[in-house]
Amino acid sequence: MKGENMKADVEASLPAGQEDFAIRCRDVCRSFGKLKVLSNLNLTVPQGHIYGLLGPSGCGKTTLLKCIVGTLKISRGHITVLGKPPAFPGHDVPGRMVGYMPQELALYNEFTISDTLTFFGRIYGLTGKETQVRMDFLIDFLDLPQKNSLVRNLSGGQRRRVSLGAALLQNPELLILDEPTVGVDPVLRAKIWQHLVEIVKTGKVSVIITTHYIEEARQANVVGLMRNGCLLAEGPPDAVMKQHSAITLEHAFLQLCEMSDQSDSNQGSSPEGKPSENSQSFDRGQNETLPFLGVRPIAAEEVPKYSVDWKVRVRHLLPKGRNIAALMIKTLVRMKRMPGSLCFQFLLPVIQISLICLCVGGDPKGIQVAVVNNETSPSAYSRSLLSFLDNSSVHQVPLSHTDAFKGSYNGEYWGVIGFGKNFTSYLTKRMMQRQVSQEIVDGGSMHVWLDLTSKMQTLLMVCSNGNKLLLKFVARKEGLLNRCWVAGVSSMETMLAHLFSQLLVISVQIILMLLFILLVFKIPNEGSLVLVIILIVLQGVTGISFGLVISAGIDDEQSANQTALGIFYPNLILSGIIWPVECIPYPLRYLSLALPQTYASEALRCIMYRGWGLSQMMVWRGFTVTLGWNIFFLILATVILKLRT
Ligand SMILES: Nc1ncnc2c1ncn2[C@@H]1O[C@H](COP(=O)(O)OP(=O)(O)OP(=O)(O)O)[C@@H](O)[C@H]1O
Repeated sequence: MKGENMKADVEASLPAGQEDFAIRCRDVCRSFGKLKVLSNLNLTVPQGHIYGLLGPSGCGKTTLLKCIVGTLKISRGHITVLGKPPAFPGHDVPGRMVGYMPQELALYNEFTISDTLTFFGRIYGLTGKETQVRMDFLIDFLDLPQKNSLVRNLSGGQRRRVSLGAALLQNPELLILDEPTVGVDPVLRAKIWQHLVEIVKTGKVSVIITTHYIEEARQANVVGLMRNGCLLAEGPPDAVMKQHSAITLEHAFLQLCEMSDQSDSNQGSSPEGKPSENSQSFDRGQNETLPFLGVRPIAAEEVPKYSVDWKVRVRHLLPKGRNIAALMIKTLVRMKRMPGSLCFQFLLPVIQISLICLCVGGDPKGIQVAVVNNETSPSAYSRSLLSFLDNSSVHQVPLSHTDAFKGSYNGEYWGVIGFGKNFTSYLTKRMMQRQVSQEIVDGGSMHVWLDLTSKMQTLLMVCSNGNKLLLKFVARKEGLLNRCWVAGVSSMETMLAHLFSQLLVISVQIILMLLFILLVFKIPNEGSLVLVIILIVLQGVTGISFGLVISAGIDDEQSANQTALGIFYPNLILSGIIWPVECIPYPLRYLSLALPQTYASEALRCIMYRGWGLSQMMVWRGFTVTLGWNIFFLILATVILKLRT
């Protein structure tokens, strides 16, 4: 009911005449840096038609399709898709009105065919039964293997057909297919075209399709011939061929390219901001017996103005529970399909914490120390003192003064302990007399020389436990992200779904980690366990949201990993987890205090060792700073994702 209202809102504001066109592009420009990929492109896909978009590799077809579905923003011009600009509030493009098959596969390899179609069915809001009916039809129609076959085990052609199936699933009003017939055998290719011809017959479905097989586009109602980011011609295939007295579309296209080259060399390239003069276009509403008309720039007043109700705008901004649930189920299914990786993910913090508890912070064992004892008497005090040293920690090696220092210098001994030959009598004098000479003080002292080249480090173990959950990030799989976006998933929903599913994972990690810390290694906790858990979960969220920022900003997985690691280690050192913040030089100390984990580590120490609660400033400050960082990272990741789509 709500959906119908929303649709009514959109339809009510459709400008007159717009419903005749499924897609209308006017003076569309798009550049990547200095590379101008689309330049003043005009294209019209009539409602209920198949539009074959043809052109050489690199001419900008995929870029144009991405602009049409709204995953790429245009630099200039105007696009209308099913009556509204793409991504207009309340419009179902992107959404269930459009079925998009991108050029890259954009499928989850760990999914079965059934999982894939069910996932998209959930996003499109289909019921389980509707999805099942469509799935059975598509598996039969596209000649797919059994529905429980894993995508990663399918052949290239089969995967493309699954991808096509996902685009056809919800019977969309507009199909945008980027080379759907690559790697498909001629029989199936003919079947796909036959299906497209059938679905447009109702007049309610429109299709735009790119293909490298120019001749197959003769089955389209309209073809557009594209080159260097411009449309050279647009019209019914027969008319295009007739116009150029060509027997094939390919010949017609070749002639158009030659004409375009000649015109370019005669006139130079078209001035920026003006359409190419040799571009020809078919425009319904004009005389259809004359398919080729010079494209005239659309007058400013003809660009429709769109308005939207504030309620529709708010509904458009609010994340949909259905999409978040679909994405979370997707993540859980993928985890289930990778049990080894899931176990490793659960156990990694436990392994790390166990290693820290076992290897760091304990008493040293088996340290070789040279002992130079110049007293020989068995009853000497020096002997009694040495007998008190823990032999499992310090292994005493009796040596002469020269050998002891030589060994220490060579790195054989951690230090030298020395007693003078009158140690016992001088020590007795120091105890009996009120005032003694410096010589007696020196002679009655135990001398220790340490090799300070290997300092022992004391880890603030408990604090580091909470920070093992740092980086959980998703690699930004461009194609999949775009595909989900075209299906109607917003950046915010992607964020929230990732956050929630990762929270499930870190909950298991935290439970395992706390069991180990408290029960196996018996680290004391004087404070509230609930506060400890909340703080560790919040720290986990910091890691996840920071990971989201990285994955939103960096496309390739390796660079994202390197950046995350590059930031992780300086953060570990500067946050007072390994060594107290008080030892950090001043300028760096300010940086340390600004990091998300410094105050949180301190708060965790105060709760666990001092038993403090939220009334203490050092505790609530840790919580507040962590929450602040979480909100900041989540907003930043959403903004980056929004800007990049
Ligand atoms: N994200 C990007 N950043 C920079 N350049 C890009 C980007 N995407 C596309 N291009 C460039 O834009 C041009 C057009 O690319 P596009 O993928 O649209 O071509 P195409 O006509 O679809 O080619 P093909 O038929 O081979 O798929 C190419 O020169 C390509 O290098």
